[in-house]
Amino acid sequence: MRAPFGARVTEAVAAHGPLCVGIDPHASLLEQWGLPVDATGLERFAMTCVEALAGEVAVVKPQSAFFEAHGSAGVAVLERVVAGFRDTGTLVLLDVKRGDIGSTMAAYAQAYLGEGSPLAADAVTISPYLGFGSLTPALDLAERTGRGVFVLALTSNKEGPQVQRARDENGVTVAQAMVDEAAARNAGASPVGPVGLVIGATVGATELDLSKLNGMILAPGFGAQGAGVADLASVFGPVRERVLPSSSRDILRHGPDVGTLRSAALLVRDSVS
Ligand SMILES: O=C(O)c1cc(=O)[nH]c(=O)n1[C@@H]1O[C@H](COP(=O)(O)O)[C@@H](O)[C@H]1O
Repeated sequence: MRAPFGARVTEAVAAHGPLCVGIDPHASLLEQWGLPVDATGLERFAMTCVEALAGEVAVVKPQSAFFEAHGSAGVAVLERVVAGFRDTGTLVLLDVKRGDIGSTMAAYAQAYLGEGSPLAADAVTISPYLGFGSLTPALDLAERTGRGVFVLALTSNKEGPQVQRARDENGVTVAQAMVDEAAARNAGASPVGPVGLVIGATVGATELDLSKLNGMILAPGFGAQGAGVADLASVFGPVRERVLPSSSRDILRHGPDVGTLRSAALLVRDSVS
């Protein structure tokens, strides 16, 4: 039985620093790496990432969409990526942003968090915008299997505030309500609970009270979307030490050479550690 996700991610960050490297095989990156834009190119790209990053960074975040775009052959590559990082000390956070009614959510949970599922990762991104309670099957299964979830709170895209910064009759933002729900699930866990949040490093003033979260925060938008080291301090302040800055394109553009790609990731890793 694996240790709880909170313990495993804390250990990985202590060993490697907090950087999360996104594995986003855009067609333009495959071309830039001199690879064909098909499932064979995808596999070469993905396995180069495994070779360059396994055991070097705390977390990697394969973006499922870029694998799904190649159909069943692409999903098979994603399975090999998940397997490639297993037992390397680098955790796999599968970026799928799933969210659905509870009964369907239970099936998504089984796919990404269930014991023995080919796509089961260490953690997964999920969307609470069908209501936080709809995520319960995923939260329950993650807890049972020692895995984690990262719930979207304030995303890095410019359209997010329409939903996420909307306020209820008491003036509480939707994002804060998600923070509070996550905090309730994590209460009492040590060193942190299994429910993380996603808050873009680009969002500026969050206006969130994160003091009771007791969980990790994934901060995408680092690198290609413009956020830098200074933003980590200004956006996250006192909870900075719980933040996993996440960068994809800005690191991946250094491939296809394994050594060069690894060095680029380590440079960013050291800049945020
Ligand atoms: O959940 C995410 O990872 C995510 C949330 C968010 O608010 N913004 C965001 O960009 N992401 C993901 O983070 C990655 C960003 O990639 P780069 O902009 O290339 O670093 C993409 O895979 C996005 O889907």
